[in-house]
Amino acid sequence: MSARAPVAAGPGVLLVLDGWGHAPPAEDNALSSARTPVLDELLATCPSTLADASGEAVGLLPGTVGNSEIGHMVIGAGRPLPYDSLLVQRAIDAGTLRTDSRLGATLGRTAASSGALHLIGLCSDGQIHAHVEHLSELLAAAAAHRVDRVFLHAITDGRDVADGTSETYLARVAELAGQAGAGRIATVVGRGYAMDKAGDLELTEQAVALVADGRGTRAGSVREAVSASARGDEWVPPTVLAPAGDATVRDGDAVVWFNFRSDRIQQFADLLADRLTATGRRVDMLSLAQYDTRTAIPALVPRADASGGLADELAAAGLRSVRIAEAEKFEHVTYYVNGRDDTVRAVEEHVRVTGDGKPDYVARPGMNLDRVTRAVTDAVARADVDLVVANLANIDVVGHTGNLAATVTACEATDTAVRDILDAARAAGRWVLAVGDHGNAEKMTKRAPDGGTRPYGGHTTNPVPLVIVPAPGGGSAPVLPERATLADVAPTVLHLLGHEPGSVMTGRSLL
Ligand SMILES: O=C(O)[C@@H](CO)OP(=O)(O)O
Ligand SMILES: [Mn+2]
Ligand SMILES: [Mn+2]
Repeated sequence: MSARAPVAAGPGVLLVLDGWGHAPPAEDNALSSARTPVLDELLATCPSTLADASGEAVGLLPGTVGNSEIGHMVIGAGRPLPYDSLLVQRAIDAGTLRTDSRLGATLGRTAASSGALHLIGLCSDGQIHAHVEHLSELLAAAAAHRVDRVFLHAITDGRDVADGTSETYLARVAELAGQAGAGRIATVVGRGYAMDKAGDLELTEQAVALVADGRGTRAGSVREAVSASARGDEWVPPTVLAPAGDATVRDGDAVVWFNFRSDRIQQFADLLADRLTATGRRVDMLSLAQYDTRTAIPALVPRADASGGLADELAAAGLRSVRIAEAEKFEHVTYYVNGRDDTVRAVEEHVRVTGDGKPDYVARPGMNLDRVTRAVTDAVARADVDLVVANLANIDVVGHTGNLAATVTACEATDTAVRDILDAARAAGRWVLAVGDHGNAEKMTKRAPDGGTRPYGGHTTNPVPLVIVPAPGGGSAPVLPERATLADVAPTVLHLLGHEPGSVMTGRSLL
């Protein structure tokens, strides 16, 4: 058994500051540009370290930016987990994706009935939701099975990659199709429509009508389609590329979704399946990785087992936790921290903080932080709650707008919220462990494929701060190791609660 530092075990707070990355002060660093006296003082006076939150340390391909799903999963699991993008890449490297028997059967059936294959997904190399290069395997498989009509329904990004780059990525899609000898871009739509996660079904319906029935603006070229957006790549209006001909989905066709991440594509997948069923079109559907859709879609690459993490350990020990976040990050502190498991354990309470009206993150960088903070301080004050797990979304969500001034305001609002939470924790005799889940706001520009520097709202590969505020009277402050990873969070939290790490956790307690 490892030698453990004696800590005064007791109740605490695990606070995830979403998108809180570390980078040297710079003009394009929203965190260093913001006035954050509380976070500054915490980092100067409390035990802290930097935790790796990207690449291999969490279960991603080397050099890949972290994201909220893998970040929260690893925080909960106490070990790196091979993420869906890594598993897809392994299948590609092993040659098993293009030869997958289920894919083969679907393509064989489609070819035999002279049906079309529709490939739908995000076209960029942001590697959070999808990777455009994965298409080459699917296109090669389609060509090998002699599926003559292969239609690409391209979703443009501008969020995980610099805005204004979608034409470059769509040129790459066309190149991949040319190399494979199969496929042409039939429709184009921005991720704002096709990957809505706020439950705005009207947006998703427009993407469904585009793909299923060819309803949208008509354009003669990708450039014409993309330049019709007044709000960047994310909001390219649903557009039919006329040169591709009739690409509507017909009875007997097949659809393969090539996003590997589920959360933002599942609403589209569900609504498209509904529309096809309602109109009597039988269509085989497959997805690259497993989706959390209402109706199950067979996945070409299965997901990793993420069980045995913090939630299971808390349940086994009978420790009560309250999970709090606003809508954007609610499933991260519940479903993902719990290892992609939607069971609400008997000792768990889930609080989803809702707001008024449609979110406008630039106009309201405070989002619903006041309500989140109130929910957190209420839970912190409860004597029956052992652990409060909360996510403060602003730094990441506002960071995604790429708007530096709004993101600075989001950082300042978060700083004030942390102050209130620390005050409440102190009054309740709790420790607080604050950590980022991946970088974002510490780097608000990026070099684009054309060599220029553009505003950038996406994630980074930077490490994240991890700081422990000991409970009042909890003895001398520990010194943390110089470097940590997100896998160390759950073992450290369990240690602070007076428990051993779980048997499947390879992360270590930092104390
Ligand atoms: O908003 C999202 O879908 C991604 C970025 O594309 O961010 P996060 O991983 O923080 O959810
Ligand atoms: Mn996040
Ligand atoms: Mn994000």
